[in-house]
Amino acid sequence: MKKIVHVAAAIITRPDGSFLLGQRAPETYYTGYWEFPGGKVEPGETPHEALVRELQEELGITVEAAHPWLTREHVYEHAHVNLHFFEVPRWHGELQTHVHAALAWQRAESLEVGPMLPANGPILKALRLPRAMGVTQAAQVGIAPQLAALDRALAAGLKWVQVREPDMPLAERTAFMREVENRCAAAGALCSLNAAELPEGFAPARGLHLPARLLMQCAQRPEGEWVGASCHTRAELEHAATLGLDYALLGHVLQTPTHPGQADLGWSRFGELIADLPMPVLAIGGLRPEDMELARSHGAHGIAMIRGAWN
Ligand SMILES: Nc1nc2c([nH]c(=O)n2[C@@H]2O[C@H](COP(=O)(O)OP(=O)(O)OP(=O)(O)O)[C@@H](O)[C@H]2O)c(=O)[nH]1
Repeated sequence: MKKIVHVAAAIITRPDGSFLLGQRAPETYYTGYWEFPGGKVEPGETPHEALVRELQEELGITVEAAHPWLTREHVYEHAHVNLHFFEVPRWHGELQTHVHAALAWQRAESLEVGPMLPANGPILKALRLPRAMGVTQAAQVGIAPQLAALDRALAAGLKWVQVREPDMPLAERTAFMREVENRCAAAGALCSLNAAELPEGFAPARGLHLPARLLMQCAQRPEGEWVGASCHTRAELEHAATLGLDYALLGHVLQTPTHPGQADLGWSRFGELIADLPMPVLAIGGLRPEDMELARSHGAHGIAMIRGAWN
């Protein structure tokens, strides 16, 4: 078996959502392929330290903030790599091309350069996943007020909705799910339907969301463009990773009236539980839009909100 080589790689982002890619120079493996800037972790370094050093060496920039995001393994013919991806939202300095043949700012949904290094396909898919999920609560607030709140949130830019309505009667649920799917599609937003609540024969258009109980019963990834799961423990997160799911939700991070009596994880435990997973994890539980940055600084891809999404 090949020795595992640890690599730190950076998703250097701009406020408009684009990120930086570099084209590999001649006389390296995979010449001409595109990658996220970064490189090998040297003995005695943490991946974070390696990232800061590599970005200074390769691009001449100084990192101001780097948050752990995903860790993925890939076996190449030349190496078995363990890639530690960080998000770098803040840095300063003039970008220079010290090792790459070219640099390009790109967007995951409309990549203009290629080919990417083979290990990076799932990374590009993960970068297409929106950062904020709104979870419906129509059984509590009423169907019409929920749909009105959905329209307002979609108009304000929400790009991901989970229909979660365990208390809604089946007869109303089918029509409600279709309605939310249609409104999301019209707004270019992803709609995920909760797998425990699907009426007989109802197939989600794009997104399927597994509650933890169903996740643990799955031996393979259910079909669907976007499949994710709710998790509360490391074992559940690892099972979601083994199935190759696209994302997980982990909570409850803060106290929330929707799940009274359950202990909250807090941010530092949240960060420990999601360390080194290969898929994005969103924080859930008592969160509001203003918690986004704090969540991401603890390694979250983003946040899922029930009440917080609709006000
Ligand atoms: N920097 C970076 N490396 C990546 C990415 N994806 C990916 O599979 N890798 C792999 O991780 C390793 C990065 O190591 P590196 O950049 O320090 O080394 P290298 O292969 O250029 O050559 P070297 O041995 O001369 O340093 C390579 O095997 C590369 O193929 C990525 O997005 N960014």
